[in-house]
Amino acid sequence: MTQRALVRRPGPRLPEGLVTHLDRTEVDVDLAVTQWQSYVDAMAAAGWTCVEVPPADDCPDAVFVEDTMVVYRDVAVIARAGAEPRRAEAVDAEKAVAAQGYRIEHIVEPGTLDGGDVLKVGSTIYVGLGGRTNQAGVDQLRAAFEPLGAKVIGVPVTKVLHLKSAVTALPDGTVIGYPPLVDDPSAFESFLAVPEEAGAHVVLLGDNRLLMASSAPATAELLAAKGYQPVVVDISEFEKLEGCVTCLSVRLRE
Ligand SMILES: NC(=O)NCCC[C@H](N)C(=O)O
Repeated sequence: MTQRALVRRPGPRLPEGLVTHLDRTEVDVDLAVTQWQSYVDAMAAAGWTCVEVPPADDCPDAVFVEDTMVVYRDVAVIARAGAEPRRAEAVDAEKAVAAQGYRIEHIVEPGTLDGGDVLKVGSTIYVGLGGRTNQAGVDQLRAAFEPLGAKVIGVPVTKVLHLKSAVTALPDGTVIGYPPLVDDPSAFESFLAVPEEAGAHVVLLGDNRLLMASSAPATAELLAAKGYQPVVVDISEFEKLEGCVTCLSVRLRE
């Protein structure tokens, strides 16, 4: 099956994106566009067909398209962003994923959920609670996905923006994280500590390839020593807005 991913080009208002745990620093939009293109090129080189959601130039954070939805099997749950200014992003993201053949469900009031809070490890779906996602959001996600065979588990997130700012998972299901930023490593069946904050973020490209940020060189080395192939991209301008490699795409098929 073709591997497809949704991406969304950054717009001119990117420097106004939200910051929660970081101090605001200046974002270079031209450099961000170049970095975004390199990210898309790296995915394409790994065999992914990147489908662009139309840009949302009035939404500074729209490039972080992962937050607009969660896909599992043939269902896309459209998120209701925990940050009110980001809610408009979901409109065209929904159209784009519906056009890819997904059945659509929605997180509705009083639920809030950001896709960045959702980590899928096989049929286990961890959802970070505490920042952008609330209990009603978790319950609604559970109602959408458990009939499809998933197990949805809420886990605490207090030290970073999203669950996937703290942890992601390797192809064998091992959850990786930078311990100072992980609320409860024991929430996961198997946990591996990595030496850098950005080292906690990997996008699985297939065939042991891991898309990673260049800000985590020691972790790339550690994972290479374990037999993985890091594919490294510089996403500095997105990191200034608390973005990481995961948040710049939605992978539709594994
Ligand atoms: N999934 C993600 O890691 N998304 C990053 C979102 C960053 C954006 N500035 C925000 O605060 O919503």
